[in-house]
Amino acid sequence: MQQAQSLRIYKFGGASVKDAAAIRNLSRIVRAYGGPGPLVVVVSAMGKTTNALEELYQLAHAGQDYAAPLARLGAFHQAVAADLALAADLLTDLLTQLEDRLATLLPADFDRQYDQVVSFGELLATRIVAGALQARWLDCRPLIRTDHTWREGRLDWPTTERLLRAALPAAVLAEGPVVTQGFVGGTASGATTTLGREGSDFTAAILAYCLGAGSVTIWKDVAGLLNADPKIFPDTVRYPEISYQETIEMAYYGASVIHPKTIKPLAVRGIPLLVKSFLEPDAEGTRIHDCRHGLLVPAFIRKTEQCLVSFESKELDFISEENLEVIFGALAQVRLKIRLMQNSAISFSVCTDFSAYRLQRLLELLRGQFTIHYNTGLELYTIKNYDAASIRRLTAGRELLLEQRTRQTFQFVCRGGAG
Ligand SMILES: Nc1ncnc2c1ncn2[C@@H]1O[C@H](COP(=O)(O)OP(=O)(O)O)[C@@H](O)[C@H]1O
Ligand SMILES: N[C@@H](CC(=O)OP(=O)(O)O)C(=O)O
Repeated sequence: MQQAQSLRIYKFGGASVKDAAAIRNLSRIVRAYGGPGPLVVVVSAMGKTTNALEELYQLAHAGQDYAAPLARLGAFHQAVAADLALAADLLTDLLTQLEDRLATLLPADFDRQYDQVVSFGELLATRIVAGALQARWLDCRPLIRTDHTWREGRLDWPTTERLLRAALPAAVLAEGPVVTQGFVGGTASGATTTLGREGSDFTAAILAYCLGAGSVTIWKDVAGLLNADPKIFPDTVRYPEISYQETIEMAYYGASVIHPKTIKPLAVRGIPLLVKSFLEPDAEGTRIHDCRHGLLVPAFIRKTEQCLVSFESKELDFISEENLEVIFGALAQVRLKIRLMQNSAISFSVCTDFSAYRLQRLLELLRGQFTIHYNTGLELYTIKNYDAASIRRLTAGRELLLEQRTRQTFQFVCRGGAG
């Protein structure tokens, strides 16, 4: 029990393992801060490897030539391994498996095969990081048990907890750091699943929850959780500490620094989440935990690639509960996530993440019953803990297509690229 209390989970995302220098920096951080006590290191794919694998997969699935990007991906990982003086054959089996997967794709089952291919980013990265740390490499696919919801596997928590505890008892954790993959899991029949893009933070939370960790630290390229994305908004402010509740809401509205599913398992077991900078590891960062604080400075969140879809009953009937049931059912069926919704007498509008494929399927399902209009290329802005000045600042010069406010949150949809 004492052992479990002191377990730390460290999560390193793509930016912190983007090349050999970044992995050397990771090793320094693990040596300087990762002990004493047991440590599990969760690692994402290197840099933008997941995007590269998605592109590679699309080419292969469409029957197009993918030899050059596959060779580039293999050469990049081999070069990093060589730079770190790791064994020449460290990645051979994984690269051969990836090649075989791509060569044997079937025309059907796009999402299932996506998971089998795209998961190689994390497998390759963890082999390299485990080599650099001289740590134990753990394949988490037989342990993080999900259902068959490809690309967004839903967790079987009791089984995952049982499997993880059996695979990583205190005696094994006491032998030294364990390195494992973020973002991936597996079904009972042994197929690989993924947990949704940017899902490695969630993996860190799963491990912490199941193994009873004392803390999770996610190492990022920012000073901590800020009131906005510094790549988009100037003059950001760091929150030294913030509650689980506030963080869950920020992540839900689209603050991409933390995957939205990360917080709940940690909150349930009271495990603090530390957001720290791998560029300034000594700096304080942000502590997300069960705390009370006064009103926070307004947080600004932007979600791009949004789509506004409006449904009108063909007979100019009022939008009824029966109509809404049909619309919600279809949205769930095509897996379009609702970000904002509004209804008027004869029309109902939703703002969702844009996907040409999913939108097309929605239109096919509903256009018999509704007249449907949609706008793409939109942005959804959210201000949490807003005041008049923050609303003025964000809305100035923008044409708002839809707006909504509650006591704490102001949201609007506008055309993209307005600056
Ligand atoms: N509120 C916020 N606070 C800090 N960073 C944010 C925030 N919202 C968005 N970001 C962005 O999140 C990035 C870090 O997250 P991400 O790129 O997913 O990291 P990783 O790939 O290492 O997990 C930052 O570089 C920053 O641009
Ligand atoms: N590699 C996956 C999972 C992930 O979480 O990555 P990162 O930690 O770099 O956001 C992705 O890009 O979606």
